[in-house]
Amino acid sequence: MSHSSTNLQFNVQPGGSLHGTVRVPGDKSISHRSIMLGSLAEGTTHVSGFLQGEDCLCTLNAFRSMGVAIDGPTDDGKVTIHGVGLHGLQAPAGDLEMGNSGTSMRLMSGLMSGQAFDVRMTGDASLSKRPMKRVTVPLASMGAVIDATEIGTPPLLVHGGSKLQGIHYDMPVASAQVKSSLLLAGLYAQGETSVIEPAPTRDHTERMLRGFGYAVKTDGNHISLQGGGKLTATDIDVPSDISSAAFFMVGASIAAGSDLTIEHVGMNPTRTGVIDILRLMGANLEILNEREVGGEPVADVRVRAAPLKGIQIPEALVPLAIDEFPALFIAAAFAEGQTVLTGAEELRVKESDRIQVMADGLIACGVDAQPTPDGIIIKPGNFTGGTIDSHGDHRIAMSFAMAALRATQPITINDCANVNTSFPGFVGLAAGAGVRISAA
Ligand SMILES: O=C(O)C1=C[C@@H](OP(=O)(O)O)[C@@H](O)[C@H](O)C1
Ligand SMILES: C=C(OP(=O)(O)O)C(=O)O
Repeated sequence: MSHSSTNLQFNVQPGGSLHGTVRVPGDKSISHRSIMLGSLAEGTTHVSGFLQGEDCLCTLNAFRSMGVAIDGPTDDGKVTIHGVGLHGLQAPAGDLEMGNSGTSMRLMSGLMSGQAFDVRMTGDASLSKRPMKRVTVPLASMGAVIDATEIGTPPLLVHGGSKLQGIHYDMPVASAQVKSSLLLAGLYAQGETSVIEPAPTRDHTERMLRGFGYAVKTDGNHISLQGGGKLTATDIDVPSDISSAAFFMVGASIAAGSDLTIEHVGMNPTRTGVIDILRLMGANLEILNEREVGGEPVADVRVRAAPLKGIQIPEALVPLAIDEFPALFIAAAFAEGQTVLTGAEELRVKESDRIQVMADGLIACGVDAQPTPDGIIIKPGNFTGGTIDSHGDHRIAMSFAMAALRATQPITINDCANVNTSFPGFVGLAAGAGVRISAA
């Protein structure tokens, strides 16, 4: 379910700084995959730290509607999944509603291609505009039969009963969702399914498949598995989402006097581009108490305010920070000197066109932001404040909420209900740490 039509408004007064210790909700990518793999495993999977955001609840409800018994989530994020095995799903009574979630739609396209029954997957207004050919085209070459609109957007009708054949696919886009969709279809395919990534992307699917006892080979940028195996239930401790932590990293970096510790943050090296980019800009981030939790590296991140400088963002870091650019653009708006981003055209096909929507918001606040086809040029200036249209994009809304820490005027952000897709409790947590935010 998505509330994108509800015009929840954030009102953020200027000034303040961030202090204390916060723990942001569980990782969205890992939470989705815990439900998918737990449902298809043999045995009972216990998940803790599950993200109770609307996106992951769409995935959870989809598997429930296909006959998987799932207990929870409890208030503290515990979910128990009674797996039905790779061939134990049942046809759902109605459509699978994927809400705002690209991850659900794209990963499930692969999984559903291997089932014996037909499934129709729908999305909200934003998801209904997002490109699906990036998965439907390679899945079709594996033998899947998927109907989409003429331009390749949802709803998707995935036909059951296809005999899938493993393929070797040279991915044109660096996308973890495409990689994952093909690997998940590969569980049902004959022979080997292998992908080559043009650049490293988040590797949670590979790590978690291995955690469920499924052999996945990684050889540089080449990832492969053999169809016909089985998944064995396991326990999953979901770390906090570094993509949610990023708002606080930026907020504490830009707001003078801040000293904030963000606990239990997932530090998977395919996700830490935001830390590398902020450090290149001069941020003061200290990584403490590094440990491993359920196969994923985790740490506490202490952030103290520091003067930031504008940089040319290295393109190799783009896929490793793909969801953090709205927050990073705010950091750039308060840096000294211009920041230039290139090689990031993928940002134009997220929940909103994140290049254009961020540029519009920055300009509304008095900053010189120039969108380019594959990035942006941000020349920091006098960040006043103003009214922002988040276009129903959670990450735009949270980024501008943090910007108010350094603005000179209030910031009003419209269309914020979708913050609940990835970060339920954001307003309370941000207010507790020092952002002067209220929601109406
Ligand atoms: O695999 C995943 O869990 C995700 C992959 C990324 O998308 P792309 O694969 O489109 O880059 C990211 O933007 C999204 O929030 C989550
Ligand atoms: C792009 C995102 O998610 P999804 O693709 O799952 O909608 C995101 O959370 O920033």
